[in-house]
Amino acid sequence: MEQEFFFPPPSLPSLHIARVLLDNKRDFLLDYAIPEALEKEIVLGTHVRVPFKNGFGKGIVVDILEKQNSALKPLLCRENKELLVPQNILKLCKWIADYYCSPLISALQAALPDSIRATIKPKEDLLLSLPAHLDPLSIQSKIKRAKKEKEALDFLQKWQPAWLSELPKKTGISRNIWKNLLRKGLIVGLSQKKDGNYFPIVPDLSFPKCLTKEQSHAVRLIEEEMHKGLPQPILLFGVTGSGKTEVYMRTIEKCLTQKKQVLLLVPEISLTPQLLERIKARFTAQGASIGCWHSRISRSEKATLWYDILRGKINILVGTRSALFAPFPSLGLIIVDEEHESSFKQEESPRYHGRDVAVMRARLEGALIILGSATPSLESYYNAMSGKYKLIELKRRVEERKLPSVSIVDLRKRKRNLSQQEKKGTDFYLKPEELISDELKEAIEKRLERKEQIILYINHRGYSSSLQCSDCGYVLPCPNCSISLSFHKNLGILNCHLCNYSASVPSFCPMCRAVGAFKFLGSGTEKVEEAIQQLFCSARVLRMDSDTMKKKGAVERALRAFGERQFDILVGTQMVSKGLDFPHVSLVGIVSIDGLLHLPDFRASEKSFQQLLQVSGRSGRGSVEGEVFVQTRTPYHPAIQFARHHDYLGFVDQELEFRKTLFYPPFCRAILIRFIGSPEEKVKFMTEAFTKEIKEALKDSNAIIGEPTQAPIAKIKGKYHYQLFIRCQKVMEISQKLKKLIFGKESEMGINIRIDVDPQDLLK
Ligand SMILES: Nc1ncnc2c1ncn2[C@@H]1O[C@H](COP(=O)(O)OP(=O)(O)OP(=O)(O)O)[C@@H](O)[C@H]1O
Ligand SMILES: [Zn+2]
Repeated sequence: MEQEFFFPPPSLPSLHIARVLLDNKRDFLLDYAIPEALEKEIVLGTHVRVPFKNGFGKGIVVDILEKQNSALKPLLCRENKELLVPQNILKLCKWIADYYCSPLISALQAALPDSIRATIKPKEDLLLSLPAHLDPLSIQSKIKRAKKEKEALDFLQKWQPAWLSELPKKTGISRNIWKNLLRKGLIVGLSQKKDGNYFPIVPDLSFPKCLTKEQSHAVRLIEEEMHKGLPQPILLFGVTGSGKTEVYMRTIEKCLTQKKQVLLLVPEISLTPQLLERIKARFTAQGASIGCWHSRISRSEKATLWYDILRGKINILVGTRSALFAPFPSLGLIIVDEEHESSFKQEESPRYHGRDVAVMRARLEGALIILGSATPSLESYYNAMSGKYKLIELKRRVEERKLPSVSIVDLRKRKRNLSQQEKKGTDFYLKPEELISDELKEAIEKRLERKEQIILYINHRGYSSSLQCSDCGYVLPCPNCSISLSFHKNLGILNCHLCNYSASVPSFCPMCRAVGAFKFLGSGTEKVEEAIQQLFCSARVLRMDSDTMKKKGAVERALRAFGERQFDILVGTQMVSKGLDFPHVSLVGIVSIDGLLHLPDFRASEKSFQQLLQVSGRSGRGSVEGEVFVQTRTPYHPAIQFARHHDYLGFVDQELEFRKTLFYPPFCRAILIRFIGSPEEKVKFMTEAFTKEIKEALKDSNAIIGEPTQAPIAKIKGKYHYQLFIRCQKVMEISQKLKKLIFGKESEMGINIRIDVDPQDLLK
């Protein structure tokens, strides 16, 4: 990069201060005076050279303030002509720091990958494929009997193109063999930067050529909004299978023709391979370049991608929430798919909500933003009702397909004629009928006979959610957290889903010493898988949860295999509900949702309802009509009853009424303050003392401050949690006051204080 040095005479006075984030020191910001001669050149985002220790350092100007302190050293010069970070991103960081009550440095750390300032050489890799012109005979003559080489060519024929760096691990064929084939001209290698492709791109020519009436109408309305100077955010509320993706695609096309860039945010990249593949297939065929951004791409890949985006080389970026900060030169459109997903919320500082920050980014850029969902969050729906967002609806599925019929199975009515022996005993060893009701069993049988596919959902992984002594009732707890240990039968261990503590199953009850008396309470994916295999021995069952999907690319492989009908039944946690589009799935069984329904969280009902509708929505997306069975012990719960009739509006009406009466979001903003530490008495004492200070500091605001309480899960990872719940109308005002109050207090008090604005998870 071109360098430009200009050292001003040191005597000139200065008016402003530049706050600088050093390239190699990421945990603090330093202030420097801006020499008058440089006043015009130094703006937000400029890369500068500054005096540091006995020499100098380089860094980015992240804030410019009025000068107050005259003792500051002046910065030396400007480093590069190019801005490394667009100003809007720095403004966004400042907004995040203010709104989410976090230090500016944390917001910057979240936004700017540390690699963008160090000069890392982009990692090049070879993309291997078979040459189009070679005939099989000449291949034979060149490899003769080399078995490995033949194997390699066979693999490539099936999976080309593929990255050289990934092939040895994927195939067990060494790098040398691949290199040999390259030398012999039997394969070709294109030198390219990696963008996270794991599968070959097949140009998608099968996309719907005609839009439905509703889709065309939606695209037209969106286009109108796009042409406005300051477009209004759009909430695209379309039932499952209504073809929202196609609406996104057409809108993306429009945006690309205006030579602007597109950002598509998804809750989790690895869970949305279908969407990603569709985008890649559709738009690479049209000559667009597509980037993929998520937390697992390497430092050097991030650096490469950052500069490519900055220079306008990437047309479409698909990514998770941290892609929000990508440095587009001319961003025209942001799409937040599955906007209701709480995984858009970051669970460490800065605790920002990706969806809401995306709305802010769009406003700063003058870009259009579309929030899409079949089950919009109450916050977004409320914003649409109050006119803040524009509501566009897709009320019907494509091609007149019906929404699936939903039957409720009341588990309370089932006869409990288990013998004493079965209730007790270490037989893990449930009877499958305990888990799969007759109704669901029959439905599965019928669908298997017809060679249709089935998805079974349960909201817990592992075999059972706790282990209880049937003699004394003792439940084995995690030693670090106040929750029970889950049993994972495949691994033969007990595991805590909060802190990951693991232990083997004790041979006797630690409380009453009874031997062989453990009962396996609560069910998880492993138990469902086992039950299904006992009931339908010939069915091909695929289990999908974070235990089975640990390896890179595992979700892609699993979904591909299920899509190719190598399996009949897919058993999984919420992983199986995210935007999957399999036309042969005609039955969805919700084995249990009760655990989710009764969590001590004001959003429990909303989250369960969304989950029910989303999982149900995977059924009947092809030509066969779909069906859903929900097993529950609380059949009259509103979330279940409204989901049964696919009645989003009915649910929202009554839920909003409840939130309004109790003054909960979206009628207010919530702030959850957590006090974390040990021993418990100290945390409790500090919480109470600090609450008094907060009440005093906020007494002139109209915030409603609750009483300090123990958190719903009192102990997590060995630390005690207490909390204070605040509700207010104007977050900024409260945030500023809290920030002032809390700054520096933590070390004084010896505990951690965590502020969560607009909290999504009240339990952890
Ligand atoms: N106009 C159309 N004509 C025919 N098929 C269409 C049309 N639009 C979309 N489809 C098909 O309908 C299916 C469902 O579309 P899509 O996955 O976009 O639904 P969705 O609204 O995103 O659903 P969900 O919220 O459940 O993820 C896809 O297989 C898609 O190819
Ligand atoms: Zn634990």
